[in-house]
Amino acid sequence: MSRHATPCCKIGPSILCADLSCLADECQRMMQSGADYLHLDVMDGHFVPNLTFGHPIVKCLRPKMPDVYFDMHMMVENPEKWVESMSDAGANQYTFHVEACEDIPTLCRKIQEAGMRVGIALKPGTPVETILPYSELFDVALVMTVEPGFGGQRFMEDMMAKVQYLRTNFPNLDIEVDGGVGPSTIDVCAEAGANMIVSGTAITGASDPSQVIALLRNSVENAIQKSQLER
Ligand SMILES: O=C(CO)[C@H](O)[C@H](O)COP(=O)(O)O
Ligand SMILES: [Fe+2]
Repeated sequence: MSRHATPCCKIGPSILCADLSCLADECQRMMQSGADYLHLDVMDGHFVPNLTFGHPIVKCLRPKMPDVYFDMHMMVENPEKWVESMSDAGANQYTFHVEACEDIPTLCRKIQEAGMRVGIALKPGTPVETILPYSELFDVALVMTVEPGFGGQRFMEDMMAKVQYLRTNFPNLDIEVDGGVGPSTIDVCAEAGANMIVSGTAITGASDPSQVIALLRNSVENAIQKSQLER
């Protein structure tokens, strides 16, 4: 039986470029602006040339927002190392990079057994075929639309071929896009079939984040409705 339910639109701001000195307030601000979940970028300085934070910060955030869905984007080497700590800290989704993992089935099972949803991420240079053998083992496919490591980069439209391929072959899969997604790039993501939308600077840097979130949601919901009429 498939593990995937009919996908719906979910908007997950990335707080990577927010003011991290008031992280909890920024997270609350995103949720109050209409976000569905938070996308938390973990970088280890090895898998990507940048550093952010790890499970101790997630553990501090969790009691301040008990019901918020935390999607951990693990841009780390040895992703299997942090599964238990992230689960204990209160993470809901553990999205690891396929390029960083030697034994994908074992890691997927470990994440699931730890009570989290399984996300599998692809860097721009990684072919979509890499993840196909594991389609029954993950809940979310994350198609990176920039090279991971930094916020505020330019959206790579040629990644939409991966999204289209996944949507065609897995109509009920949660497909997430991340990197350079905002009002000017959302329509191509939505039309390609992405339903989980990560957006960082376009939301956190906006004077009215709720307006940006509403615009992103509108684009995705319209595309989902259109595709359902065509089925
Ligand atoms: O994973 C990431 C970078 O590696 C971030 O989630 C992403 O870049 C979000 O920020 P922006 O929307 O500004 O690109
Ligand atoms: Fe991310």
